[in-house]
Amino acid sequence: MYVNSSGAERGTYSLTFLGKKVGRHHTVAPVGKQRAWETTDGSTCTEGPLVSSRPRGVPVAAPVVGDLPGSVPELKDERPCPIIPNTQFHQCEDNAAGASESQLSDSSEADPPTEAERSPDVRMYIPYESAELCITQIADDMAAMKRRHLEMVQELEENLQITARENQEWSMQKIRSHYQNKLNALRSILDLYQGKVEKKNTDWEKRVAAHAICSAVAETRALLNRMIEQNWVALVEARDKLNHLQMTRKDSNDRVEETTDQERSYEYESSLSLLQERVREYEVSQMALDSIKTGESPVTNDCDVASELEDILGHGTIRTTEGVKSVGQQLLLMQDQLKQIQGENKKIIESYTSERAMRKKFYNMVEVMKGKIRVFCRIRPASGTEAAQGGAVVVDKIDEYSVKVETPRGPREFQFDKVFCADASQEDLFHDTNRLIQSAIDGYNVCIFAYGQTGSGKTFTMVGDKELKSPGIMPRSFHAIFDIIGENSTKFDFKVSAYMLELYNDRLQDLFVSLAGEAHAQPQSHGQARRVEIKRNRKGVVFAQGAETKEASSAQELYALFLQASANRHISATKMNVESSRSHLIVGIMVESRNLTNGSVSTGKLSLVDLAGSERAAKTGAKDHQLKEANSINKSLSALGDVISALSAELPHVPYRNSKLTQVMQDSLGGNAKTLMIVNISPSDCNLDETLTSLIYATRVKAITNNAQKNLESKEIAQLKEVIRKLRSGETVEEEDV
Ligand SMILES: Nc1ncnc2c1ncn2[C@@H]1O[C@H](COP(=O)(O)OP(=O)(O)OP(=O)(O)O)[C@@H](O)[C@H]1O
Repeated sequence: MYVNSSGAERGTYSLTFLGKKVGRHHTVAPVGKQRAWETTDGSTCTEGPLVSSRPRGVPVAAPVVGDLPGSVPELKDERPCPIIPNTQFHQCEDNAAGASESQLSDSSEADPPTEAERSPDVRMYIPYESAELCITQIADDMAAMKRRHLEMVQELEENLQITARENQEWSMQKIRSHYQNKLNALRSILDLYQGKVEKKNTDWEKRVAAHAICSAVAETRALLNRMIEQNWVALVEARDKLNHLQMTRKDSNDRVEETTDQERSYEYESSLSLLQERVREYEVSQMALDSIKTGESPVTNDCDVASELEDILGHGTIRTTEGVKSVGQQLLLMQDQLKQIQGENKKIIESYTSERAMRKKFYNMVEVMKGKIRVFCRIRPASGTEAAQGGAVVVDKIDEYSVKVETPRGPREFQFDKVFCADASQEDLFHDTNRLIQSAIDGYNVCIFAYGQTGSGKTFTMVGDKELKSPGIMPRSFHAIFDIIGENSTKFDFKVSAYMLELYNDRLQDLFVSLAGEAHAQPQSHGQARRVEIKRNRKGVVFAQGAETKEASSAQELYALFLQASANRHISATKMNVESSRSHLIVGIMVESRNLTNGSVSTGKLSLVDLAGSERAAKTGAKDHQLKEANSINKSLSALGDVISALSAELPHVPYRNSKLTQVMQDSLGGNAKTLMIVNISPSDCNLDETLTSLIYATRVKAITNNAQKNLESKEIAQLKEVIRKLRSGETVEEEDV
């Protein structure tokens, strides 16, 4: 062994390996003399003379320190000992070996070091056997250290688990109390709103009563008009009769009847006065009614008429025109009030509707805080075929949160976190989805999936149209991820990777594995390239074992990977959809972010799932292998339905294992993910049954509670995990790693 003696010519040195002291070295220093050093087992080794002093004829390994404790190994040959890497001498600070050192230093003092010995590149020889002994010793020590290391790692791993559990419980408690507080705050807001709405309702009732009065006024007005009309008709009739009677009398006078019938004359006079009286009555009534209607004072010179009018209209109405005016004015006032009340009613209805929407919004917020799955409903426009068939539109959006379906048994209303009607754009939909992308980057497990019958618009929602004019949630998410990453690049270090799978005929297929040449092969031939299995990690997060994961450093790269994978997807034309998905598409995007300030690492996963649609063979016209595909799709969706039913009914057993689809979705339904379901429906009556089924399932999904947790590790935990990973894979672990 040769070592560099620069800077340490004399004194005691310790021999260290990986920071552990394995021996102690006593410098003898002078040229031609030997140096001695102790190994950890107490034996002493001697060194040969300096290389540079060899020409001076000093024997290479003649032991001169025979009185040192332990046996001094003899030098058998003069070969230089092998180099021990990482072995250094350090000046020892303790003086425990003072005695032997002073013995040796005597001779050194007598014989000062030569120039060559002082030179920094002087090399020293250690006898081969001593070195061999040391190496064995070091090797043993290393083995012991490695054992200890492994024990430590195991201990650390256990501690890590305990700490993680404690951390989890602690943070769970914290999160729970945080959310409890938020929940309480929201509840009080809700109560406040409830109070407001009740107050408004009371007001509303009062207004309705006022409205009833006004309606009565309106009715009275109509009645008055009718009365005027009837009175006028009666007046005209009475006048006609009077005229007729007077004419008849005139005629008989003209004929100069010889005999005057006293009786007839009397009869005539009484009829005449009766008719005249009636006409007068009608005329007075007409004046009274007109004055009520117009609010104008009736003008008459006839005292009798005036007194009659007074009787009808009230005392003083004739003499003080104010009185009559007041009747008309009151009427006009009431009309104004009616208008005002009608305006207020409109406003109240508007504010009631907006408060109702607000209440639903808060309710949804509380539900999301409780961990309930969010559900959006999207109504697609009527398709060309549906329009050609002349089918009626039976689905309508009532407000932002409600959808109404006309069924033969009457209308049915469904409530969701948001309802998008046919004219809602892809941007509108994504706008409400964006927050979930941020959550995935923050370290949450997020799942967005589209559900609905075949041809209802799931692929349009998730992927977009073929011409890329209206990109869907997937391409928009890719951009959103990298936009958020770009905004935070000074604070975090990000790594994005993705896997893309399809579940075809209950077989998981890695879409990154090219199926070129197999595109038209029979279904059985698919999936042979690589076996992909669904597993769950300790936190319950689902991952695809065996699936290829590719890294992407930009949205464009991620989209290119997506296009590459999509080319391998199973799609074919059916009667219901020219490009019907024959498989469930599962895109998993993992985002690892390392906080540059505190070193903590979070790992989020965004799962984007475009399910195949349920279909009826009679409607889609599926035959042969398409029929097999349809059966497989329906079977997996039925298993999904069973899981949804079990979870919403809070049954103790949830049949996740019944299908690969439910295994893939396990963490998204009743698991630890933040989940958003988009239920796609057709507006047409020809799909009424399927629409109702989809909406009923979606309502059940709304009742499922998830327990979303952030996948965050402190710097220390992340480092220890890295050490464990290195040790497991046989990589060397540096001292500073631990
Ligand atoms: N909101 C929408 N606006 C315009 N067109 C739409 C909308 N939703 C769906 N479509 C159109 O309707 C047709 C069927 O949609 P899509 O392929 O997305 O249905 P799907 O539910 O994925 O069907 P499948 O389950 O058979 O794959 C497509 O031509 C699509 O472009």
